Amino acid sequence: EDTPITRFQQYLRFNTAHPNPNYIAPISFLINQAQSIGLTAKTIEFVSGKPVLLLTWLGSNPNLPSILFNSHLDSVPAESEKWIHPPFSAHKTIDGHIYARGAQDDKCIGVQYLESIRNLKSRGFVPLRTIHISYVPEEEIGGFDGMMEFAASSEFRDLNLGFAMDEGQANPGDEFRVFYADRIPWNLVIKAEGIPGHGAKLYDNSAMENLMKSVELISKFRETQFDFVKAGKAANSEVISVNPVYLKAGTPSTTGFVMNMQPSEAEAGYDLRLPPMADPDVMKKRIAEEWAPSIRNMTYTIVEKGKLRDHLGRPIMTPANDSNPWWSIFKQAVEATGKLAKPEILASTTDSRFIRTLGIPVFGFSPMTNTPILLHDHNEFLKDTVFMKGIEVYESVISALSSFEGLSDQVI
Ligand code: MET
Ligand SMILES: [Zn+2]
Ligand SMILES: [Zn+2]
Repeated sequence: EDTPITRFQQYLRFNTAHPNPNYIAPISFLINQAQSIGLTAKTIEFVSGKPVLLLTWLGSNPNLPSILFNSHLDSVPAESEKWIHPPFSAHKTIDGHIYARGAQDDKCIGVQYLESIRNLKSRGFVPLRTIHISYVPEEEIGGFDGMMEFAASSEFRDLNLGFAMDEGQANPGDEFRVFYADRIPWNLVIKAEGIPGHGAKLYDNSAMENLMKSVELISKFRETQFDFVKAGKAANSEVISVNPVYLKAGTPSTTGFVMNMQPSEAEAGYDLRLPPMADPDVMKKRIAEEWAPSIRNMTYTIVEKGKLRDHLGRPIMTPANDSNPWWSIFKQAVEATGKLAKPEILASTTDSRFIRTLGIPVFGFSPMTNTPILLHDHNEFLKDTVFMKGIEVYESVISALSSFEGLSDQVI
């Protein structure tokens, strides 16, 4: 059997999970698919072993700025034994749930782009603008060897993009969600040093005590942010999130840890996400003065995994209103097939930040309604009917965007 669903399952069966994603096999699968529908394919290795695949459907007026549909090849790891079906089996249940790591994030859109083009071509549709589809590596570990390199390349500049689309997120409700900005991740590591001592001794200024004070302060801050969300004053993606992701301390022994020593060093790692309008300097001041103050023998490092502001100091976001003609076209195209939710900031982070930074408008969109949000979770799945509906949505979106003639007084 060779159907859109079986092709989706085939793509899901490649083990593209970090830390050793297989990029070769899915790329050769995608190239085969592309050739079967008459798209040209080009593989570019900006970083050795980390290929970018670019597919192209030439428009009837290739001088107009083109449009790009992006997705990433890689996936986050999966704890196999905690899944009800193996994460790279793409098992389909009787009621149509297809289980796989990547089913929602984001192999669905990677295949839907192709299936919708297959259908448009079979109906004789001819795009006015050139359409590109990119498949990039390394998104889940920051995109630095993937989209960041691609976006900085002459190959990317030569695409002459007017507009791009990238992944979004599922909705348990019945509206399609669309995202006009991403939150930006900071990796924060705080370290405490202190006086070591006997496990039985009560004293001030141990590393653990110094670290725990900070952990409590950070939890309080997290709570105040979360309270805004719980009170309905802000969306999850509009506040600053800070979540502990690791703790490291103790004196190792052959059986685990030495229990009667208080260690001289302790550290904690946090995933922080800042919405584009957040003030980075205020955050840095809080970290330096409250969360990792030198007066409590603490140090810290912040790794910023993206920019909050453009070169003019404005928060990086794509206008999702009538001032942006791409918005109007996108909105109408989606609404021809279903309901569109109010545009949102994405709580997580995608490669679209590298494209927005160049001043190119990007919307995040993964057409999944009535679907629980399972990205990075166990038992990630997508229902066959939802997947098929997504193809129909992209037919509408791709045909509308690629037919946009532009405004007479502007080159868009
Ligand atoms: C750290 S860059 C983004 C990686 C991934 N998409 C996330 O949101 O966590
Ligand atoms: Zn993703
Ligand atoms: Zn992800």
